[in-house]
Amino acid sequence: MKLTRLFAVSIAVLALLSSAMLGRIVLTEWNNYGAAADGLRILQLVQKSMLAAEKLSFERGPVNGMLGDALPHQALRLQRLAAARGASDRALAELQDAVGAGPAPSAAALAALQRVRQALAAARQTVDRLAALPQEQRAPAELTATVEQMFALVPIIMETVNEFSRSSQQRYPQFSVILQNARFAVELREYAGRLGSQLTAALVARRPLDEAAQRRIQFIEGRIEQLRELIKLPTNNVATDPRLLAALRAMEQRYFGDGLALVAGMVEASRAGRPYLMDTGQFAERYVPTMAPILRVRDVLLEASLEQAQQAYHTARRQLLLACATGALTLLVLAVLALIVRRRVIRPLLWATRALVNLSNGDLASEVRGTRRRDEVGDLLRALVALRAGALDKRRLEQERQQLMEELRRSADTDYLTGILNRRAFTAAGQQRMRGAQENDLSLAVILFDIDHFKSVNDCHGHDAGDQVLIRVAALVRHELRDGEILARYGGEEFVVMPAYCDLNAARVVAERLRRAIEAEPLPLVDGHILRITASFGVAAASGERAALDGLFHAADLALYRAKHLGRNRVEG
Ligand SMILES: Nc1nc2c(ncn2[C@@H]2O[C@H](COP(=O)(O)OP(=O)(O)OP(=O)(O)O)[C@@H](O)[C@H]2O)c(=O)[nH]1
Repeated sequence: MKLTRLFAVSIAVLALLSSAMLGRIVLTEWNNYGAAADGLRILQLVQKSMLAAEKLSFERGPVNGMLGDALPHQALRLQRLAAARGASDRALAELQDAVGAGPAPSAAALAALQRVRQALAAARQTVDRLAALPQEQRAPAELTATVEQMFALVPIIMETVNEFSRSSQQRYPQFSVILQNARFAVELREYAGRLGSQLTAALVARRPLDEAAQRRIQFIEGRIEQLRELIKLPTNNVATDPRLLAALRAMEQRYFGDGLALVAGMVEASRAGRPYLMDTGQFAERYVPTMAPILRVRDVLLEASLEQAQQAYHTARRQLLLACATGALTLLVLAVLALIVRRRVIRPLLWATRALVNLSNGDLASEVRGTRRRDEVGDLLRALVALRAGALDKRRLEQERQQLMEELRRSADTDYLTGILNRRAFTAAGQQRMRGAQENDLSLAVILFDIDHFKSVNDCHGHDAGDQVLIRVAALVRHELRDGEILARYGGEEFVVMPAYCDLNAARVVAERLRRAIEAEPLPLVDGHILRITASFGVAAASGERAALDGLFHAADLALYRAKHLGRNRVEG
């Protein structure tokens, strides 16, 4: 697998694993956050349910007042009743809204609310009907039934309290004791209210308590004592909360001290047959305030659990934000690291690889990139630059050597003055041709020619002028020759031509052509003189296996000698 692909796959796998892990963490935190938010909301529902239960209990007070006593205070009592009913309705409406606002309203709680509203409406109708009657027409049995109707409301609303407490305890098991104690406080307040209500009928009738009422009072007092003991049990970390300790002390003092003492005094008066010395309203005015610390205990317990739930909610929210931020940061760091590694390692390595491959292929044209880096990869790239420079130097030196050798070879084969082949090169070429002629049974000819009276050129015009003449004659003859005809300087003012494979006659024709060309060419000298020169030609040809170059030269030389002897400027052979 290629490095870039391996890197991309590794990064993708790493990103996938990290995302999965982070996603799981975020999901867990999200669930914790959801549970904490739900738990808090349910705890608020518990609180609202308990408040509704309290308001329904409170409503019994003005009802007792309305139904119990003489008319002079009627207007005030109507006012109190209306206020109590308003408070109950508001508490129930708030509870209903809160239950309905949640994501999944509890069907049981909604049903209980519905029933409590119906029962409340029915109870209020009865109360209103009885209140409209003159006091003497209010049958005691009906009064008791009405009070019972009012009592029956609280157990129904307590169903919602229990329902929400259960849900809350599922989410926050640590609150179960606190919520239980809060419920005990609500129950205690309810029984305390009932205890007061048990005296209402006797107070209205200004009669001693009947036996049934006394039994009920005893039963309720027993239940109240039980609840008192239950509430005192340790309530986890709120047990040391100074607010709770103060509320418990106030409850002990006010209700279990003053409140129960007032009831005991009434019961005692009833037993002794003494007058009660107060009507229901006066009794309520003294008794009801003693129950307030019970609700304070409930409120402190609820406050403590709400505080803890809020703390748990804030912690869960913080953890969720932290998990999200950490997740995002981790992915960001991963992406940045991947970019850095790609930029600083993978890409330069690819450059280095490409540069190495180019070097090994002899391609030195491409520059090596990224050499300004100050790290190990930079060292590697710089080393490659040095390698490339070395290779370039080597290549340049090799080229120079080749050029030099070429020049040497050329100069070894070339006559320094005329630029045509020298005798050595001509001999080599001639031998090669001779082999060709022998192998193919062809005829090979040699033309030797020598400038006539050349000495006098030197003598009359100087050696340099002689050189010029040699150069011009060589150029002229080269110009006259055709493909395959070789020209060389044989020595001094003597030249040799080897035509392509041909016999003696054809060679003589070539020689004649050259002789005429030389004869016809005026040669202007530097000093302004124009020379006319001629040359003598000796031609020889040979063929067959036994032909030899030396012999051919020798024969041509003899023919040249003859041409000189016979008067120059002629072709012999
Ligand atoms: N300028 C110049 N002269 C050369 C060179 N090589 C040989 N010579 C001269 O060529 C002349 C040859 O003279 P000779 O051999 O007497 O022949 P010639 O004067 O040409 O007379 P013939 O060949 O008999 O017609 C000599 O004076 C050499 O010094 C050269 O490279 N440059």
